[in-house]
Amino acid sequence: MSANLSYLNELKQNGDFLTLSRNNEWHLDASAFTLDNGTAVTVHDTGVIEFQPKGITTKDVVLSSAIHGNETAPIEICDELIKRIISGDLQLAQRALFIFGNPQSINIGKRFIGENLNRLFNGHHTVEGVPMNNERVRAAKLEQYVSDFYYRGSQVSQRCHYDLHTAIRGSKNDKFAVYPFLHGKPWKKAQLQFLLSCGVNTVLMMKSAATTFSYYSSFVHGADSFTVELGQVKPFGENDMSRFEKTKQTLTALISQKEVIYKEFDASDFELFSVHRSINRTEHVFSFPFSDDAENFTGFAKGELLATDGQTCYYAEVDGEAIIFPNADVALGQRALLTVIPLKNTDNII
Ligand SMILES: O=C(O)CCC(=O)N[C@@H](CCC(=O)O)C(=O)O
Ligand SMILES: [Zn+2]
Repeated sequence: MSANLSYLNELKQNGDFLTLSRNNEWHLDASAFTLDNGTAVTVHDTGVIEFQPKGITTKDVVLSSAIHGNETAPIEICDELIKRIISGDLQLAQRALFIFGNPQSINIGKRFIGENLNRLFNGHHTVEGVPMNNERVRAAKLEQYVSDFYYRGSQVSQRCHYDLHTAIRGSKNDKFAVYPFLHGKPWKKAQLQFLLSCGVNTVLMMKSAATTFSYYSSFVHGADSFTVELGQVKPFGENDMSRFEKTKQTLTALISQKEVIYKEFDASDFELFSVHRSINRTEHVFSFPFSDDAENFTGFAKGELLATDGQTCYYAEVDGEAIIFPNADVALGQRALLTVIPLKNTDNII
């Protein structure tokens, strides 16, 4: 029996694509089958599964998780959705591509194996003189799967990509999203309404290009794309899944309904921030003056110390400059801290 058939029967029975992916950390032979309700299922690779319902669709939805392997809540959400689709319990109305980014890092419960996958997109996986590794190869393949998925869709379909994460630290605003830099294009109310329905009322507007998965699909494919942070990192079994009910319901509606009506846009429902700056670690000696339990969105008074990178001290430039994703352990040259300030000009939201 071919490798394909040996896993297909079990997958059809139990819908457990997560375990299948974890058991095949970097590669799984492609295969396809059709559900009784007519939905075509294509396994492209380990962690990459596509669902194409019968009939006309209007949205091409990419839902990724485990770009960082220890961020388990989004993995559990996607695992449940995939199982419900394969069992026939959830009938899709839209094309959907699910991605578990880094199955081996799920298995060891770590953010990554050799290199942070979310710093390798938008071509950064392949750099002359830099040796390839598993994450670099995987980033290149994931870009290709997303490209193929969008190109095979109708050219008038709406493309979206929600890259689901959890933050290392606790956050004053428990759930928040990063809106990738749009190069001057307007931010969309409809997307903010969708996020609010997911339980995400806080959005950070990036103002420069990035190497993240969400920036890649936004920039290269014109997708409505976000990194979505769903609370704090926890090991499997320790997530309070009731905190993700709104997210699950909203994602379910997104892929199973022809059209979803969200609450009317009201700016006062949101806390919108502009990314003020990104501070990279450039020296071995790098530290923060605050403790490991200082939460994301903690604000600092103008002049207070934010970070020390070798001989360079970074001080808050404006009152209320708030810290996001502080991480002194990043590789040299990588982002160790983002800071944000409230977004003042909301004219560019249509
Ligand atoms: O909590 C942290 O320090 C990191 C959580 C995380 O993985 N965040 C993403 C954000 C990506 C983006 O900026 O869009 C990351 O750092 O890759
Ligand atoms: Zn993450």
